[in-house]
Amino acid sequence: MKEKKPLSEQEKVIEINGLYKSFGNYHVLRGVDLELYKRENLVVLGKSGTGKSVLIKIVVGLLAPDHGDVRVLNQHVDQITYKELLALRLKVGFSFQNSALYDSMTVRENLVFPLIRNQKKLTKGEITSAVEEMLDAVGLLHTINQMPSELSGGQRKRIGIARTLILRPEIMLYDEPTAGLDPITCLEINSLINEVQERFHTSSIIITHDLTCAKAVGNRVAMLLDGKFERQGTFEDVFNTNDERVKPFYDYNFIQ
Ligand SMILES: Nc1ncnc2c1ncn2[C@@H]1O[C@H](COP(=O)(O)OP(=O)(O)OP(=O)(O)O)[C@@H](O)[C@H]1O
Repeated sequence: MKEKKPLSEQEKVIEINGLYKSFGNYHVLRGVDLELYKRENLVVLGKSGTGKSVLIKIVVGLLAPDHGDVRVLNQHVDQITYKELLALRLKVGFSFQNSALYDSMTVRENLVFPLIRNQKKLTKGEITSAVEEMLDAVGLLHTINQMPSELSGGQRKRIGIARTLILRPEIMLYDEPTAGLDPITCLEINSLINEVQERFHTSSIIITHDLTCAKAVGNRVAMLLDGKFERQGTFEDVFNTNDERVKPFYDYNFIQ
């Protein structure tokens, strides 16, 4: 599989400098510096419990940093008003690991719900075309009247992505998008993440333990080690090392 290359785009949509976060005596983030450039896919890797979710929660203002500067779309997330934070969150789509669909609603209703909650001025016709366009984009228009329980795990992931995308976020955050899926479906989700980048011009952070996914979707890769991103760059840059904290990731994913 061909590795993606970094983009030449230099406009930053997320900029994190010197970020620290502790819970009691447990120092999770210890000097995180990270940038997400416009239209790039950045893969974030790291062992379980290293603080990837904590980092994402700080980015969307669900947790406050202890120290450091966190700018998202040129706004300091810990210095803006709650109203500004809510407006900012609409520009940052979060695709949950478990897809987080409403089981009692059809696929159509799952997509209509965020639209009417957040964009109250749309007409019925506009809502219908937005829902159909987004389902078509993820290749699942034919499931529009089905219930989530009637869909496969891969289809639920796609609907979850469509539901996040329907608000047209500038930034997408994918939390372990291929977790629990078979290899073929993983490849389909990887393609979808790349299609979303191309078609909707999103900038994305993809948290994953799946290095095939990392290689397929990431323009850059950043590995969280001991509370900071010590290794960042292309897939090759990050894994071309004998660092014993890094090698097992590679060896486990690509049996040598
Ligand atoms: N609100 C909180 N209060 C106390 N400790 C917390 C809180 N949130 C996270 N932690 C701790 O911070 C550490 C990092 O958690 P986090 O969920 O960010 O890990 P992760 O890298 O996302 O792991 P995984 O890959 O398993 O999802 C964990 O030890 C967790 O217990």
